[in-house]
Amino acid sequence: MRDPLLSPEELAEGLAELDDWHLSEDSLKLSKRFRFSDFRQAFGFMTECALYAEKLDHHPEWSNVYSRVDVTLTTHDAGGLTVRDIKLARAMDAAAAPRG
Ligand SMILES: C[C@H](O)[C@H](O)[C@H]1CNC2=NC(N)=NC(=O)C2=N1
Repeated sequence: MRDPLLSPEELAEGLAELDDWHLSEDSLKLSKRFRFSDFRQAFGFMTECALYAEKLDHHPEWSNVYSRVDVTLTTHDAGGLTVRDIKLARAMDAAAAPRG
């Protein structure tokens, strides 16, 4: 395992840095629904996130319907949330910001 699971305190700190991500009841996953003006914006966002995910070697579970992208983050190798999920969530917030 590359990264340890976040402690409840670390998780709370990480969540405070993020914009509107939701913690699952079991605290093992983060999720967010991103909405864009159209499919082009949504797919541009996904492309930017995919390149970042490859760099980080950490990949989202996601689905897209037209202008909406539903994202769930967890670290499969660790069986829960790690610093990689917070990093990826932060990058996804930044990638969404200029697109609205
Ligand atoms: C071999 C490879 O580095 C691993 O399988 C990586 C790839 N991307 C990953 N993404 C996510 N979300 N969780 C992982 O544990 C993970 N592991």
